[in-house]
Amino acid sequence: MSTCLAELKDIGIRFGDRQLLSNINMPLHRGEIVTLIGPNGSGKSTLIRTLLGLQTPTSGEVVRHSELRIGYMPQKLHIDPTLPLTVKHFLGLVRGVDKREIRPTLEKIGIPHLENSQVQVLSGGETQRLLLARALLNRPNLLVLDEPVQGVDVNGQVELYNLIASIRDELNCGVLMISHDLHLVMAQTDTVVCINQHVCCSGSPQHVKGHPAYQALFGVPGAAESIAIYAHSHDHVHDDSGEVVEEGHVHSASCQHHH
Ligand SMILES: Nc1ncnc2c1ncn2[C@@H]1O[C@H](COP(=O)(O)OP(=O)(O)OP(=O)(O)O)[C@@H](O)[C@H]1O
Repeated sequence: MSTCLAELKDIGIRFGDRQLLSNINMPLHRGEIVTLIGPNGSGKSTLIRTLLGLQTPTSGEVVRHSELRIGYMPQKLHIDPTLPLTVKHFLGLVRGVDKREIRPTLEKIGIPHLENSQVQVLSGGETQRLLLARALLNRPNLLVLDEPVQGVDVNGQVELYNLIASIRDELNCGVLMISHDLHLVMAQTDTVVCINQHVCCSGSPQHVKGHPAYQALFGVPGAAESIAIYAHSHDHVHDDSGEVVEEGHVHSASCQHHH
């Protein structure tokens, strides 16, 4: 069994009268990519903040391995747009950073040519790579990524997920990330944890995709395609089973009569 880097144990979080999260159990291992999925406002970021020690849980505890080193990638980069700041200087601001690591890290992330660019002019995808580079600078063994593909187009999202998986392979680090699209991230995820107040279901992406609790929250896979069939311009109609029949000959499944 690979090293357990950190574990959320029976975490509960209450804000005033509102119980946001209950009984969350989540171990994070070296070499494993865990994707957290859940509706808006379900507490994904709050759970990540709890792991980082920025949010105190109302109940339960976070157990951390003595050698745990977290590299954190926040949802967004907040920088004063009037402040001149190059990529190199931005990364140099990381506390305790060895500046010789900056260039190789940019190379690993695929943006060495942006070293002297202003951070404010970077595209969505470049900004996400910069944040990923920053998370990697202190040689983490656990990467925590809050919506790493935000603001990136679909092809760019696939590339970023592939990059995250190759970083995991190279460093054998653990990865915890939030995603809004299980299908895009499926190939690169070992374990999915679906939360909505509590852990609704968890396991392999295939298992979670087929789980009724996941489907109740995110819809049944393929439903969108079947809606598309009914949205096209009709010169025919469908019976209850979806078969095409001539117009005027539609009967419900319970219809008993014959022609
Ligand atoms: N310190 C706080 N005090 C009160 N309520 C809070 C606090 N922090 C978060 N919340 C509330 O908890 C809920 C969960 O927020 P959180 O950002 O964790 O959700 P999320 O699952 O990450 O959402 P999204 O998918 O929209 O990013 C929100 O309704 C938020 O307003």
